[in-house]
Amino acid sequence: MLKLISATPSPYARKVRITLAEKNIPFELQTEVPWDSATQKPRYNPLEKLPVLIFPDGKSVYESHYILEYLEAKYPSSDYTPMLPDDVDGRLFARQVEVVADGMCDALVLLFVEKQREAGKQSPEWQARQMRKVDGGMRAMAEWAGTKEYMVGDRLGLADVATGSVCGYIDVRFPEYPWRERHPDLAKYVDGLAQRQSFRDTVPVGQKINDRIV
Ligand SMILES: N[C@@H](CCC(=O)N[C@@H](CS(=O)(=O)O)C(=O)NCC(=O)O)C(=O)O
Repeated sequence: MLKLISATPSPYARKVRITLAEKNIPFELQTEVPWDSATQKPRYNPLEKLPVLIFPDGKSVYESHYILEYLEAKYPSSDYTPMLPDDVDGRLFARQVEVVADGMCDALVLLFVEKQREAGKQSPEWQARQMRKVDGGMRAMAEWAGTKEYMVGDRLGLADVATGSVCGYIDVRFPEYPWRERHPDLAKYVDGLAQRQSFRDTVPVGQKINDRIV
């Protein structure tokens, strides 16, 4: 059986968990704290990051966007729910949305790590730079979502999974960030996605980090 190395707050891992669920692909969830030395990630990913999808023969794929591309390619839409539309422009747009969502996650992770530093070693300029990326990404996603139920076409797809995952991450790691007030239609769109079983089963929660990470 497939095994997924994941972490409870991880928006990247959540994309994969939602996609595997939507495709009805069974897998074993291996939950870790990515920052702790006990992690198994380095055995399967030279970049030492999760998520990592591990096959029964021990081979692995990593980087969430690549894992999703791999799943889309290896589990054909004839037998598994596709997460991308048929048309090239729709596919490219969905991937652009994922690029923005992942970039927001990258900025949010950098902000999270920065806030682990002693107060005297934190950089307000660096935090402001990351926050601008989150603000800009939110504006873009709000514009793309508009008042639609799904980002692309008339069914759930990659763009929705990526958008829902980054917004869910903000709610658990940065609850004070006012994205719902700033973008009420986006909040309605995300709350609509959150009703799906695959989203309900993967709601992010915090984690206890034992090791010092910076
Ligand atoms: N680009 C990667 C980013 C993955 C990532 O940063 N994962 C974090 C965990 S989490 O923030 O998603 O919970 C990690 O493993 N960090 C450990 C490290 O960076 O060494 C992806 O899309 O999979």
